[in-house]
Amino acid sequence: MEINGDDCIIQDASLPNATFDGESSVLRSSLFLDHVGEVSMVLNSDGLSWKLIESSDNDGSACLGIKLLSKVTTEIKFSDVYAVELTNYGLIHKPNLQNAGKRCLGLDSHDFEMYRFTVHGVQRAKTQPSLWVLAVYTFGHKDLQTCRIWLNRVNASLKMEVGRPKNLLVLVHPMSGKENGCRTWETVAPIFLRAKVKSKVIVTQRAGHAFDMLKSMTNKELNAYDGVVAVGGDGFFNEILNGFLSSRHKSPLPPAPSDFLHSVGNNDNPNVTVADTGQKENHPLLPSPTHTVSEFSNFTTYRDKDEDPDCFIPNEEFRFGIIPAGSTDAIALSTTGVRDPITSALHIVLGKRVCLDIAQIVRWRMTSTSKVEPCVRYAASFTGYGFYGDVITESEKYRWMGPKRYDYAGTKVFLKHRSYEAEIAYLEVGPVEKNPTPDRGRQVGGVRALWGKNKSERVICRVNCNVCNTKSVNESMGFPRATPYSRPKETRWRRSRGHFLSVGAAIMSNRNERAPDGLVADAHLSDGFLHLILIKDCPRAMYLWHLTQLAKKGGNPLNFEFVEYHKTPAFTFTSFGNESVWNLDGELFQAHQLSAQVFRGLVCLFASGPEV
Ligand SMILES: Nc1ncnc2c1ncn2[C@@H]1O[C@H](COP(=O)(O)OP(=O)(O)OP(=O)(O)O)[C@@H](O)[C@H]1O
Repeated sequence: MEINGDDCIIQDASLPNATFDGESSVLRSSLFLDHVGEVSMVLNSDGLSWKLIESSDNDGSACLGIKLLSKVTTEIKFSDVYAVELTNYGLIHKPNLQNAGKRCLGLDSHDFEMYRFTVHGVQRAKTQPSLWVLAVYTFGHKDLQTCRIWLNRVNASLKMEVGRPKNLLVLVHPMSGKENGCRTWETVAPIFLRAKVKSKVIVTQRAGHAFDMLKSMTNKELNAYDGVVAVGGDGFFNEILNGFLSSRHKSPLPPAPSDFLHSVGNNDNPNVTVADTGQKENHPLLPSPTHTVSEFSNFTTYRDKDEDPDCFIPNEEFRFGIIPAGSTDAIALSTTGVRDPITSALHIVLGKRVCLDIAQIVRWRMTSTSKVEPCVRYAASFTGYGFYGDVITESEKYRWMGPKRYDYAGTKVFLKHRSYEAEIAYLEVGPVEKNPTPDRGRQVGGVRALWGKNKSERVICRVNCNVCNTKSVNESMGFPRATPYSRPKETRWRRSRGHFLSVGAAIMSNRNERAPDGLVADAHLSDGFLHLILIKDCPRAMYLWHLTQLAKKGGNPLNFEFVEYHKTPAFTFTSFGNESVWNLDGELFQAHQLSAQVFRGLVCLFASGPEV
């Protein structure tokens, strides 16, 4: 037997059951598959497949004249395999159905002892394709060398799978959700071990620990990892995201609400179009001299903190991961389709990749020297004011209740039925194209304008999403993907002033257990839009109706007179009178004047989108 380098196996005449065809790289053997029987196994370029070898021994699956049919898997693709390992010499069990048959006849089964190797992979649950379950196939052979050949060949094929992480920084929030962050990590850690992914695990000691760590790490230190994994909820991921971006993301800020109001003046009708921003010279939103911002149509890059022009963060492979352990886990649900730590761990070790839009939220405050000072935050899933902020504020008082605190706080806030006076200005992209097919959508504001208040108009984000994969205007011009919106001629600002129960901007669908389709069912992970939802003051019964539509699968929560829905790349907000607070991915943020803009696909996640 000869092993060429690491992996290449040359056929050995002493191994009659392992044949290797050098040209087509096909390896064939007779092996015993645990609980199935003797199989003829083939390794080819994209995976393993096996066929049960018909023999009198393998055909014993009948009981009292009733044929017991076995419906077993007969193949697995390498893209679904995350590990292979030699298992100790031990038992290979006879087929389950055969055993059942023999038990049925009062006979004992006869299992064999032999050398074994185990292939670890992924299977989609039959009832819910987004739910990934562990698939384990143990093969046996009387000869150890045959098992080694298979092991090496499968390993060699796995090495060719691109984008799989080798080294991760794992941050665990021990108090997340029902205080089970550590237990959640212990559940999934064996998957990382088997996949030979090195994980440096840090359990956070306090709120802000992960933020400080990410912020203070140099790019060199970060580049040692293929990504950072958060074991926790949306708030914890938000902390990590902000720690990462706060010192690295260099970008012109969006316009402040005061810039906007000053330049367009007061308009009698609050809902009218107020300005056309097509021409740079006449740009009414150019920041005032008090802002330390540059022209906001510039493109953005990740620049090394130490300003090394050759070192950009993230590197091509750098991604974030989330293992859900929180109270809501909307980001995990919206990016994998389920709220399941095993599924998320498998997305990570298999090196899945999806880009996420990130909202840059800026609070503007007047300093004692009458300068307007910006305070920048980032959000990945949602930002909301009014009802959404009040629920988070109220729920913080009842943390001891665990995830149930949101229902309790939500009911209390609903009964108070408070509305807030505010003015929102949003950048309109248009003209709106109704019911477009994904391939024919217009490029507007960097992305196509696809949206619908009604179910029939929705284009849902899923694996290999057409909307998310469309190139933006910026990308077609050769700029990086993570750029702020471009300003095609058709864009203009509109505004809405009044009393609002809530002002919300969804960055992704935000599926969660209370809103199965999400807050905005057809928001996409990477469409370059903020989905702005303004809920104007209305009778409590009507608001309840809206909320019940949100809570219903297939509901129509946006189709109400008092609901305004705008897809926009940027908006500004000013409150008057009584103030609420903003909710940023579940974290509190106090702001009376605020601006937001979206960066399309700014960060990448180890996920592939929901298989819905
Ligand atoms: N060790 C720690 N002790 C206390 N708080 C922490 C710790 N580590 C992180 N935090 C903070 O706890 C807050 C909530 O975390 P997380 O989002 O994981 O839980 P959650 O609120 O239960 O879940 P969700 O956001 O999904 O509703 C975050 O702001 C996070 O920064």
